[in-house]
Amino acid sequence: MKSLARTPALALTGFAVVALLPQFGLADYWQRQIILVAIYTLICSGLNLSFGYAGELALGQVAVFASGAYVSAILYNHGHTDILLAFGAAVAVAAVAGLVSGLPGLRLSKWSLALVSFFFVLLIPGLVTIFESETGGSMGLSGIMSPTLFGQELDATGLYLTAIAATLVWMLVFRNLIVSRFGRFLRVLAAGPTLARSLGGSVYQLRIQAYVIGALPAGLAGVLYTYLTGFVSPEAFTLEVLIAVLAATVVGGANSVWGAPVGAAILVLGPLQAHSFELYSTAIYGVFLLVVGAVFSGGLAGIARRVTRRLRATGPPAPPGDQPALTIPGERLVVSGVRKRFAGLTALSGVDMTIEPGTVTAVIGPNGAGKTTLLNIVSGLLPADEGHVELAGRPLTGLPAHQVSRLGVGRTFQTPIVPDHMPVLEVVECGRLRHRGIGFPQAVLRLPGFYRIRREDRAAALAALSFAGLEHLASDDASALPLGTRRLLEVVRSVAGRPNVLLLDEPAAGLDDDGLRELGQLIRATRDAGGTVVLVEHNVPFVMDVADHVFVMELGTVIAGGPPEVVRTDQRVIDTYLGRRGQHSDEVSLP
Ligand SMILES: Nc1ncnc2c1ncn2[C@@H]1O[C@H](COP(=O)(O)OP(=O)(O)OP(=O)(O)O)[C@@H](O)[C@H]1O
Repeated sequence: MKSLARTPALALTGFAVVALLPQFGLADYWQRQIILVAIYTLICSGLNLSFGYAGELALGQVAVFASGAYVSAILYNHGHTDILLAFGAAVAVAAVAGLVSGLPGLRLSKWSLALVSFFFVLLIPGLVTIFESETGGSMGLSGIMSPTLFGQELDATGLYLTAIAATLVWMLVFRNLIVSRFGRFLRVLAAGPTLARSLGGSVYQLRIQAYVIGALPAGLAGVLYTYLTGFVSPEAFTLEVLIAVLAATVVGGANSVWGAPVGAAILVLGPLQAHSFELYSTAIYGVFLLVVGAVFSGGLAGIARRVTRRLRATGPPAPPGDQPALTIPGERLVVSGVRKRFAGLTALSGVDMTIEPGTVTAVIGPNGAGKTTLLNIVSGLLPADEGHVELAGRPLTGLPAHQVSRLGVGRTFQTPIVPDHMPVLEVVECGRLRHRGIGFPQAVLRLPGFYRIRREDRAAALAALSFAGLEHLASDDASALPLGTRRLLEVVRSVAGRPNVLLLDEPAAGLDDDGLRELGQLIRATRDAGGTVVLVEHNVPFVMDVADHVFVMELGTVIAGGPPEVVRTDQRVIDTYLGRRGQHSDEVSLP
């Protein structure tokens, strides 16, 4: 928490020092270079948000940069010289350009966003020619002199200060967003859209938000560029610029807020200084990208993060103190008449189950019995062809996964999904994402609600970690933990969100005896805290040990259900598991 509070103070101090440099005789040339750093910082930071954090390869930044530059030049030529007006118009146009280039790409697939947005960069010369009367065509628009601010003409130093201020404001907005629930959702999205959905995020909405918000600073950069150079032409917005910006983003650290100014400074003060470099720029940036990608994928910011982590060597955060025992509001889950076909194959043919609150209910059956399909239908990841699912009397049928999650369904996955390089405590806090909206104004302006939600998330995550006896891992990198611990962590993440029902998809797979014992304890503790647990599992001895009720499935139907001691002696179940009727699996012999 302290380090988070320190970050804006450090940033403000850094920017204040840069802003004061002209007072100490900073030459005009260097003022222009620093404005260029600010311009590339803005463009790179937008890429950091959409590409580095959300994992969406949005290549349209240069097109948005161009739109900001042309908007301000056209406004200037129509007599509107106020730079704030130009910023406002550029941000509006950037949002529209982001939407127009992002919507079709995001609707299709991840790669189509990259292609569609890349296509927009190729379109620039064509668009400029079509609107030649306003844009000046290939000749460009020249003679754009000093802008004004509140009626006062800005000289070179005025433009310098404006560029520093605009970049600082955006960087603080960016940083506030990244440490908010929205930022956490972006990192969850990068780990996998399925995880984002199951934590209550609408993937499509998140992708659009990331892409559009990431486009905004490129619009601001366009305005600064126009007033810095006094000239706008299509030659300034080429693929080489796109590759340079990508290289700077990756070198600085795409997955970092402060990597953007570092990458931008390296670009401007390094390669762009050497005029002979231009000829080979694309090849050199390409090599740069490959080397950085292969050697230090987190960029310079990643290296700095690792070093500071090692230097600080923080212990786990303070325990939550004397807290009331954790309670989980388990509810009744009813599945009735659920059918599902995949092409010619019937995965579920009329499944009925009632799962009582405060119990552990296991669903077992041979491979292909339909267990995971059932979990996917309950959690909204798959639609049912027929039938109903209700939680506490509320229908879940037909709702998308993120809404099902918000209504109280938590789940884990056969292969645990945790975002890269995220501390365990933050991973667990992600379980709380389903509870409230993102609250942009609260996050950006740091209103009291933001801090309240932060405190609540942290307290709930610490309580869930100590509930599972994992509080000592709070500061560890979650993605580096062993498989068994990541499985436990997924359960803890769900528990932190206090779900009304918790679906566990083969949590015991690959666990050794210690792991199984810890998992069993955690599942029982979740039930004892009031939780409703549904456990899909192949490890029958484990199931018989922890479950209160067992359903046995075979070929898409429930063939038996009851307490473990009853199911164990059911002749049909014995036949299934001994292989006389169904497929035999080595893992599933009855004890
Ligand atoms: N997306 C899909 N497309 C086509 N067929 C599918 C799909 N998902 C599942 N199936 C098929 O539906 C049947 C039920 O699969 P499901 O994964 O639900 O079984 P399971 O009991 O969970 O098996 P396992 O224990 O091996 O995970 C299988 O025959 C499977 O091949």
